[in-house]
Amino acid sequence: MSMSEHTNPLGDKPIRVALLGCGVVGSSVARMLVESADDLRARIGAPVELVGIAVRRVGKDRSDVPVDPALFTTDAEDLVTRADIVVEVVGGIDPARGLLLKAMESGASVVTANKALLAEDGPTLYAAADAAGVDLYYEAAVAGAIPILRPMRESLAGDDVTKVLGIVNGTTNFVLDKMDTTGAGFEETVAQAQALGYAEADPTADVEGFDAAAKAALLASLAFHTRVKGADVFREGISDVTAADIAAAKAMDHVVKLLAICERTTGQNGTSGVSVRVHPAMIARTHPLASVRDAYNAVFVEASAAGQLMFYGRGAGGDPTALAVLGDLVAVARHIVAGGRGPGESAYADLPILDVGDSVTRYHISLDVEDRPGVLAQVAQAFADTGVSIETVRQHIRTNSSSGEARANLVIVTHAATEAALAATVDALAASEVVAEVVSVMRVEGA
Ligand SMILES: NC(=O)C1=CN([C@@H]2O[C@H](COP(=O)(O)OP(=O)(O)OC[C@H]3O[C@@H](n4cnc5c(N)ncnc54)[C@H](O)[C@@H]3O)[C@@H](O)[C@H]2O)C=CC1
Ligand SMILES: N[C@@H](CC=O)C(=O)O
Ligand code: NA
Repeated sequence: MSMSEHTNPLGDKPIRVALLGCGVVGSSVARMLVESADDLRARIGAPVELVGIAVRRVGKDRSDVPVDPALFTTDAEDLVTRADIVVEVVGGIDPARGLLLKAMESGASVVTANKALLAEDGPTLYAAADAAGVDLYYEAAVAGAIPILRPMRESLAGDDVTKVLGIVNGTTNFVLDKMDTTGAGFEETVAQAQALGYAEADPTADVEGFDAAAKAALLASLAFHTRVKGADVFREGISDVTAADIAAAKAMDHVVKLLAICERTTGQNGTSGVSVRVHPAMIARTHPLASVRDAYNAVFVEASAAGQLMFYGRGAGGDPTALAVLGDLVAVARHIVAGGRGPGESAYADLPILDVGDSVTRYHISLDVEDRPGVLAQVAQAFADTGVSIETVRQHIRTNSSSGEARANLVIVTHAATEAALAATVDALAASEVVAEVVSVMRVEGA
C-alpha cells in the first residue's frame, strides 16, 4: 500500500497504544497490530507503537502473540498513563472502569469491547471523555465485527429510529442453532462455544441474557438518544428453553432465537417512551433472522425515512472482534493526527423507559388440560376475560404412560397482546380447575 498521499503533522512521532488484556480478543488485537503495522501507518498517517500489554501474569507462554515479551506488564495503572490510545479488552466492571477513567484523565482516548461496563456505568465514562476531550469508542462491544454503532450514531443521525430487533449474542445463537439442527444438548454446546472463544469469561452472562441485555441497552441508548442501562432491560435467558420448545417451534415451522428488541412505543397510560427487552422467541423460518446460524449476529433497524436496514456478520470470536477494535483504533488515531475528536454520547431525548407489561407481542402457549366436554370453552373464556385474542388452537391427545390417563394438549397462538394481559391470562389458566399444567409460554416475534 502506498504511503505517499498521507502526511503526518506530528512528524514521525508514533501514536502510542496500550493494550489491557491478552485473552481471546486481546491476543488477536496484538497480532493484528503487529502484522498490519505498515497498512495501519498508511491509513492513519502516523505509525502506531504498541507500548505495553497489561496481563495478570507475565511469565505465561504467549508464543502465539508475536510481540517483544518485554511489553508484557502487570502494572496496568502505570501503562495507561503512557499511551495516546488505551485499548481495553479485559472485561468486567472493576478494575476496567478505574483504568479507563485514569487513562482518560491522563489524556488518552479509549477503545473498548466492554459492553458490561458501558451498560453499567457508561455515563461516568462518557463524562470523563468529554472532560478530557478524548474519544471513547466501543464498536466491538455490540455484535462483534458488524459495523452497527457507527451507522447508528453517524449514518442515521438525521433519521428517527423506531425499532431495533436483533440477534446480538453469538453464544446463545450457536447453542440454539445446534439444538435445532443436530439435536445436541445444552451443556455440550455451551462448552463448545467456550472453546471457540465466543462465550464470556462466565458464560452465565450469555446463557441468562445479561450480555444481550447490555448490548440492547447500548443500542437503545444510541437509537433513541436516551440513557438506557443494562438493568433497565427486561431479560430472560435461554436456560429454560427445552428440546420440547424447539420441537414445538419446528411443528409451526418456526425456530427459537434469543432476541433483543428495542422499540420507541407508547405505554397503556399514553406515555411515549422506550421499551427494551431480551428473551427467547419463536420466529417463522421464512423470517431473515431465522437464517442467522452458528455464532453469527444480525440486527434489523427500522427508521422513519430510511425504512428497514439489516446488518449481518460475525458477532463473536477473537479475530472478528479484534477487527472492530482496530477499526475504532484507526478512527481515534486519525482524530489524534487531525487534532480533533469524534461525536460523543447523545442523550438529549431522555425518554422514559416503559414497563415490560406495556410491550406487545404474540404468544405460543402449550397447556395440558382434562380431556372432557366444556374444557375448551373454559380455556377460551380465560383468554376472553383478559382481552387476549386467540389466533389458532391445535389439540392432540396424549396418554400418561404410567397412569394410563388421557390428557389433551392444547397449543394456542394468540394475536398481539400486551405482556400484562398475557401474564393475567397465564395466571388464570394456571388457577383453572380444567388445566393440569401450563407446559410452556413463549413469545412469537417477527410476524
Ligand atoms: N470473545 C468475544 O467474542 C467477544 C468479547 N468481547 C468483550 O471483549 C472483552 C474481552 O473478552 P475475551 O478476550 O473474550 O475475554 P478473555 O477472558 O479471553 O480475556 C480477558 C483477559 O484479560 C485478562 N485480565 C483480567 N483482568 C485483568 C487485569 N486486571 N489486568 C490485566 N489483564 C487482566 C484475563 O486474564 C484474560 O486473559 C470482554 O469485555 C468481552 O465482553 C466483545 C465482543 C466479542
Ligand atoms: N459472549 C459474546 C461475545 C461477543 O460479544 C457472544 O457470545 O456474543
Ligand atoms: Na460491532
